Amino acid sequence: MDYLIQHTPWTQLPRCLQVKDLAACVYTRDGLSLVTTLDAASDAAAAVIELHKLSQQSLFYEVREIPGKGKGAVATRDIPRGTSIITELPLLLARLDLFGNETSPLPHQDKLQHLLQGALAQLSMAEQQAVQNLAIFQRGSDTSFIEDVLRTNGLGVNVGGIAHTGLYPRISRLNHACRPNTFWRYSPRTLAVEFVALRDIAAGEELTHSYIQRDTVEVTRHDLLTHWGFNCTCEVCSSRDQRQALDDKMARLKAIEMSLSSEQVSTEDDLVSLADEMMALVDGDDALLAPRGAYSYHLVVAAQAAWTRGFGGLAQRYTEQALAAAIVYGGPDDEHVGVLRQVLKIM
Ligand SMILES: C[S@@+](CC[C@H](N)C(=O)[O-])C[C@H]1O[C@@H](n2cnc3c(N)ncnc32)[C@H](O)[C@@H]1O
Repeated sequence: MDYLIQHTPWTQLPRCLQVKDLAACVYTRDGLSLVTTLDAASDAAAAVIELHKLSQQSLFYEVREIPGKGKGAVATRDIPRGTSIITELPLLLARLDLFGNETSPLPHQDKLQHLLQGALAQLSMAEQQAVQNLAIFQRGSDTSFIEDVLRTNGLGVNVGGIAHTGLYPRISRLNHACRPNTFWRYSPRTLAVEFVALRDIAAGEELTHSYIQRDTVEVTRHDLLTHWGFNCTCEVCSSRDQRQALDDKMARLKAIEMSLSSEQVSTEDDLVSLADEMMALVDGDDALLAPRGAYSYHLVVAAQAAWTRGFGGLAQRYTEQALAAAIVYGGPDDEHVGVLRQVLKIM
């Protein structure tokens, strides 16, 4: 054990099982358990070695009972737009492709449960208690408590470039809204998730984020019900007019993206006018249209359209704007930030 502590970042012997074609192990150290493969664990190790106490109670909100939603986070003071509300490190990370999908559990479900339960058991009693207290939407008899907790509360993050689900217990208290007032960004370097105010928030308002990445209102409602177990009652889901208006905007956005990648647009003026319309569509407060990252993504779409038509100056301007947006919405460690910096260098 001494050798392990001196020569690896892990304080417990990794315990491994073959799941599908992957050798998946439980790696644990100082308040973090990972269920993953060696490549992702090696990448996380760098972050784990640097683990500093980033996770602290936020001074900006308190957790309260919210009628019809279980617990939720309520602002205790006015929070200006752009304020960093809370930064938290994960307690548990698990590689996503080890999981089955919601309708067809895996044949090796028992192995996954064994690994997840091992990962939980290797945390301290206080940490295990924090996990036990989280909300849980029970799916059925095939999944264990810890898998259901992960599915109800996990955030999608990349470890070593591989998709994982991460459990961040404090942040887990934020409920969903279709027009949320916060967004989150993730650092693959520190594994931390940071929540930021998307607009000015008044004391007493509930803090929310969007659980869904851009999709139609019907798909969103279906996913919220089947994955998180609740009926979406926000104004977009409830009002037929708002639903229709949002779906129309979504359809227009897709049509603009198609036009920008087709031969139809040939002059610089036409391209700028379409790109302006596209950016106005994703600049509203509808999270279904503009989840985090959407601003940067759409500016890249505009930049690519300009570049392929030989409008170099315009392409550079959109790429610079895309980089600025990627830093705001993804954070400085976001993978797209590095890519966009490289693109600008060779432009
Ligand atoms: C990540 S947790 C959010 C915090 C949770 N309310 C709690 O008590 O810890 C997700 C669960 O919260 C509830 N929830 C989240 N957003 C909701 C909403 N807009 N309306 C109703 N319930 C919601 C659902 O039960 C969902 O499965």
